Amino acid sequence: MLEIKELHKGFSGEEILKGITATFEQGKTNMIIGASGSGKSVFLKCMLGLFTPDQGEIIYDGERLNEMDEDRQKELRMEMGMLFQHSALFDSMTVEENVMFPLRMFTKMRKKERLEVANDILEKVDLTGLNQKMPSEISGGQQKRVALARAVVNRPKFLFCDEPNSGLDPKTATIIDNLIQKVTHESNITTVIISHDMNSVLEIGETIIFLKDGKIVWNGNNKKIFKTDNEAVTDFVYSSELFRKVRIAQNEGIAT
Ligand SMILES: Nc1ncnc2c1ncn2[C@@H]1O[C@H](COP(=O)(O)OP(=O)(O)OP(=O)(O)O)[C@@H](O)[C@H]1O
Repeated sequence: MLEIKELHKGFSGEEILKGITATFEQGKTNMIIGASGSGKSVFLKCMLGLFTPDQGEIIYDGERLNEMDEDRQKELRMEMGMLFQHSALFDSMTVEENVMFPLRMFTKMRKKERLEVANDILEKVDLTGLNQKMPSEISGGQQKRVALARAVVNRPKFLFCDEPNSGLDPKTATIIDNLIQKVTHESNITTVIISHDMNSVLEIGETIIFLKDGKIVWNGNNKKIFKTDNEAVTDFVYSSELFRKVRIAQNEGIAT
């Protein structure tokens, strides 16, 4: 579990995060949504320890980030997996080498064991048989799956995903969402996902916080989001054609 208490962060006198309090639950896909510029990335960077908050607490499984010494922070980094907008694979490494990379860096596993673990995870993300391909030889969706496999190969306790679906077609995006959810449930990971993608919100928004101007103006989940009359949320959500249609269907009693 990851808890955030009264988090503030600003730059050059301008306050960007204005007192955020939130809980990201273990074994769930927890989403952060909000318009461009609302502070999602700054929030994520604070959680990752890339920005030092001006005030407030970030608590990983009961341990305060700001009270951890350097060694503990390094250990914590090994307990984190990350999946970014661009898959950020190593172009000169095969799929298999990409996935094994964190094991080579952070564990003492022998090659045979690394291979077994990598093959196991490649199977989970449906990439069996692509081990020897180079990133340039596979599709964008497959690259994203390799990146996800690499992000979770170390069995992280926490998984951070920043716009994991950007650049993917809706069908491939749904496959990635479902895989993120599957590994989150199976390995009981605390997963935090920043997303603009309303389909993702609908698919895997098990908990959702909505940020506006650096504050949480709504929290709930993918069921409750259709029922809120919070104007900031409805403006954002119903800018999506799909969600407008779902709302109309709900009003007409076709969908629940
Ligand atoms: N390093 C920085 N120095 C100064 N200002 C920053 C810095 N990083 C972000 N900001 C400002 O913080 C505000 C929030 O930015 P942030 O990137 O968190 O928004 P976002 O919600 O992630 O937007 P998007 O969805 O477009 O990525 C913006 O006004 C931005 O200019």
